[in-house]
Amino acid sequence: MPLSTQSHISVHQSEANVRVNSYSSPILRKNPNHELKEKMRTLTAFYEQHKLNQHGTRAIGTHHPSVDLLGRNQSKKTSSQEGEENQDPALLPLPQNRERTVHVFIPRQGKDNTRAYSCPIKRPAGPTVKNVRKLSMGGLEAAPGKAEEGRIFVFVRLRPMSKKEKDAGSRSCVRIVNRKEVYLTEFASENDYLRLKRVRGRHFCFDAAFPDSTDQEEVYATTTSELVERVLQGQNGTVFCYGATGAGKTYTMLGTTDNPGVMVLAIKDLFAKIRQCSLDGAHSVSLSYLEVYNETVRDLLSPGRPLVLREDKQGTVAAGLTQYRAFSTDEVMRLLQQGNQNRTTEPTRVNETSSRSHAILQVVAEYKVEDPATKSIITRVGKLSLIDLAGSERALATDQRTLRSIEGANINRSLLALSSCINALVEGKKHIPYRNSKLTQLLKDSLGGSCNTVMIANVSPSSISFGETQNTLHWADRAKEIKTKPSNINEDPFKVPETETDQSKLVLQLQKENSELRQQLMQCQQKLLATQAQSLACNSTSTPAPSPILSSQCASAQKTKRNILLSGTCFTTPDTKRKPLGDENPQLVKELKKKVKDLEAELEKQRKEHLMQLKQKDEFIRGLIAKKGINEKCMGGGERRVLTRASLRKTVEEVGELKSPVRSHRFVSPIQQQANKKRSFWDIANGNSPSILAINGRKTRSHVTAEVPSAPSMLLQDSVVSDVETSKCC
Ligand SMILES: Nc1ncnc2c1ncn2[C@@H]1O[C@H](COP(=O)(O)OP(=O)(O)OP(=O)(O)O)[C@@H](O)[C@H]1O
Repeated sequence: MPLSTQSHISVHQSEANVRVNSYSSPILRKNPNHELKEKMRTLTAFYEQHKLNQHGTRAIGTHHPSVDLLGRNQSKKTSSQEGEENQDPALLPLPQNRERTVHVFIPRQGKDNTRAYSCPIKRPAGPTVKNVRKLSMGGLEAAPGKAEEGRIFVFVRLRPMSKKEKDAGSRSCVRIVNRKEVYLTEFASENDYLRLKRVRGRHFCFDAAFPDSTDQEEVYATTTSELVERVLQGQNGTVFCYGATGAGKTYTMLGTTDNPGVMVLAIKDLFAKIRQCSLDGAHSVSLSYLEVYNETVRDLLSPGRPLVLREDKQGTVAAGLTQYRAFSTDEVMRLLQQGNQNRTTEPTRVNETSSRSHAILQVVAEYKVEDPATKSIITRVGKLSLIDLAGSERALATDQRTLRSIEGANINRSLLALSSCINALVEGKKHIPYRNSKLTQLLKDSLGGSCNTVMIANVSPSSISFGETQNTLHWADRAKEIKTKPSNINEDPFKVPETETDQSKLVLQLQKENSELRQQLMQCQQKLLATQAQSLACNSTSTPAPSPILSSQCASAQKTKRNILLSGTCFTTPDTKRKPLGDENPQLVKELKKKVKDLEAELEKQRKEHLMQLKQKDEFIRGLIAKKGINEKCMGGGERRVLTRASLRKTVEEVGELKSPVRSHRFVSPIQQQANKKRSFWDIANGNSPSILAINGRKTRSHVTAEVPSAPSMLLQDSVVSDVETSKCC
């Protein structure tokens, strides 16, 4: 029911009129301020008259209350008397247990057509609550039992003027008429002669507005009792207080021991009602209490580390938040008290006990009930969120000290994020910037989800706080236009069949479902194992070969990891977070690098030795060829012979046998020695190469090197190349 009830009043005086009146009375001539005030009163009365003529069908409210505030009705009336005088017929006592619908005609700005809004009014059940009007949460035109698009219900509560404000000479700038309409007047400073001619005011209309005399029970009964009933029907509900610092949010939500607030009254009511509703008293009430302080979420019932917000099917949840099961109202009260002690409050210049955080109390009610239509047992689950927001404030209004200003900045940031979300929701934007702050993340469900939401805007009457009050009323007015999704009923429609055959069928079906789910779970676990094994393998290949000392450590670590993986309970094991080995042991890395270098040097040495060996072989072959004229023999045969190692060996053997004293004890060919002995790398490295072995114990390296010809190597010859290649391959 978005009502465009906002009107802007700005009256400019007629200069001619002022002149005529200002000099008519000698008293006025003495006091120019008084004279101006008189003029303003006349003009305001004129304006009101004009407005009445324009709208014609105005049913309620006969004049702009700012006129009264300026002193036209000087009679000293208490606010309660005012309330009664301006009382809406809807608020008149009703006969017990009767419901009445009152049609209220509210003119729409700039439009001739008037529209009747029917508002069902119930007489409150409780004896303590008097003169209370209840609103239907499902939208005023919602048909019973039919889920319809809802909206946020917005209420305004005015607190009494504090002694401090009175002492400071502040005047009341807010006036509530008919428990619905709020008139806000801006007073120009008496010394501000330029603006003295102007009277400015704004008019708002809300679902209900509470004057400063309203007691806690009435506020609860009007704003939240219906919501508790909705929660017991299996829906979700949220109540949040919004307003400037010191406007009375905490008083409304928590209250005092003598005057308990909405939180306490709602829990009492919930316990009383759930006992009546639940089948055989089978119910459970659990609660959690958290605060958002400086953009961190903290558990108020078991303080510790900051909590992380996660999105799941149920909406945004704080992971690890303690849920306490409460069995009685007293227990809840105790928990609430405990939570409040942990809540961050600090004195500021405006409020002695200013809440520096947003506090969220969530109560989940679950109970079993028999469905009257089907006679089956159903479980209903409803969630009620009660939120006391931190106050919006000006930096100067609080403190300039660092911590306070940081807190203030964070509070303002989250409230700004809240207003951005309200704006986006009202404008029907696709993207709602919930993620801009923790508060809006937590309120996501309440603002844009399927939830029954109530906003209580708290305002101060003081003219000193005019800016803050105007701001609060502006956002409250905007919030009225937010459309919420139809509320889901969180009902477990599980029905137990009556006949035995049906029951066994159901058991079979459930067993099948169960095994399918188990299979799915196994597959998921296998996939997870495979991925983790892959990542493990990658890690192990990227790390250098472990030292024997470390290998045992790694083995044990891997074993642990495997155990964790097999258990399938942990996705991020401590091992996955472990640093690479190098980070842990830089000494080991150094050692390993040195080893690698040494090995590379060794390899290079070996390569050189092999090259030398090849050269020696070349030399030897060359010598043989020269001596025995193998070349002529090969070429002279008319066919190109391919020399193989075997053929060469044979030739060498033949040569040795025939011509050279190879077999004699005087001289042993180094090549034969080499052939007989399988040389190791170390033989070469230590200078045990046959090529450098001295005959009769003398070193002949100089001899060998001196004999190395400068001519192209024999390996370049076709016949020898293949041989060498074969030997290389070998
Ligand atoms: N309706 C009321 N009747 C009587 N006293 C009230 C009422 N509302 C507020 N107060 C008093 O006004 C003072 C400030 O109220 P409260 O602490 O609730 O403000 P607040 O909006 O929660 O401020 P903050 O945002 O700084 O926490 C308190 O001393 C409180 O007792």
